Amino acid sequence: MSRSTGAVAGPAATVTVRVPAKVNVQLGVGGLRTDGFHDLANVFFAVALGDEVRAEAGAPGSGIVLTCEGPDAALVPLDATNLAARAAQLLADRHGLAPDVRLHIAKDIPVAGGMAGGSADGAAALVACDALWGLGTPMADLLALAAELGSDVPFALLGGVALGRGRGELLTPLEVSGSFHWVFATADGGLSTPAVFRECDRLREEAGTGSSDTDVPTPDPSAVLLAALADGDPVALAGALGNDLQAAALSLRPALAACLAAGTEAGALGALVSGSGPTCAFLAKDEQGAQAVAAALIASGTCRTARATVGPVPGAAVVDR
Ligand SMILES: C[C@@](CO)(OP(=O)(O)O)[C@H](O)COP(=O)(O)OP(=O)(O)OC[C@H]1O[C@@H](n2ccc(N)nc2=O)[C@H](O)[C@@H]1O
Ligand SMILES: Nc1ncnc2c1ncn2[C@@H]1O[C@H](COP(=O)(O)OP(=O)(O)O)[C@@H](O)[C@H]1O
Repeated sequence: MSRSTGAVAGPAATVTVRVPAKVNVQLGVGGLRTDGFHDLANVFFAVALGDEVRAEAGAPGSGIVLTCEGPDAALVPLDATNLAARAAQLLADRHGLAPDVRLHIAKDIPVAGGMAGGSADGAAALVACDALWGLGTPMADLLALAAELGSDVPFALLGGVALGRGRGELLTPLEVSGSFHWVFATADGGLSTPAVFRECDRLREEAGTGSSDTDVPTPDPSAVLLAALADGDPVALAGALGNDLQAAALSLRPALAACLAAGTEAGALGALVSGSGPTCAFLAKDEQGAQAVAAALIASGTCRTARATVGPVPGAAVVDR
């Protein structure tokens, strides 16, 4: 892969990067591997709802200083565990640099919502620091660093629509025609990704199918779903949406069923839990349909809020420097 990240030669004083959230239009989950991960057939879809990460040069010796604004800012850790801080540290370490940088996250992606907001900020920080420090790191190297940070981070660099194999980090871009209109209904309180994978394993054990990677076949992408994306056909895509973590998310958060039902009753073509949840995603016929579903969901009282958006959109990219 040789796509540039938008970085130009020479360091900059301030760099702002925009990065998308994702919905998984298919999330096929294989068995539990011995390393604690699950093999996936993960069809990522980047949407216009996103965060911005601004990187500014810090004084020598100041280290990584993190700030965050937005409705969920209080839920975002501002220490070294933040994925944006981890990304800056990783990139600096690889280049033998001191990570003296102020990172400001303008957060619009729901926290712990199954939309990969932390991963998005990690990807954005990689691109922002790369430009700030004038490194010009090739995309292939950024993708490898991203995979060290987390399974969802490489996709936030790539954007568009892509199939993630392995634990989700091995990406193949997918062909898509036109745009698809989505509604995202956020919930009060997040769900922990490891807890949802554990619940998926528990439900499989309870059903008697076994949960290890020797019991569960490695999932494959749905041919119908790939054709619907390539054809730009929202009705066909709605019929092919699938999430193997949905039963686990619903088991941990039964109230999500009412939200899914409310969006479907309001005319959504399809409804599913986004990734590990608890955000619910609804596919609409067009922009007007998405606005109507969002309004009905808000009126239903089954979610914290609901927002219409569109995709696919590109991955993390410099918007200002
Ligand atoms: C479920 C998905 C679907 O895209 O996204 P979210 O809903 O969290 O946004 C991802 O697989 C989340 O990826 P990400 O959030 O990057 O997870 P990681 O940091 O790599 O892993 C956190 C933990 O999740 C579990 N995990 C993650 C990925 C995977 N393929 N199998 C797993 O079992 C493991 O318990 C792991 O320790
Ligand atoms: N930049 C960040 N933004 C949000 N959460 C972060 C960030 N960095 C680390 N985290 C941690 O990651 C957890 C998962 O958050 P997030 O990535 O938003 O959700 P999900 O994994 O469901 O997509 C949060 O609860 C938080 O503790």
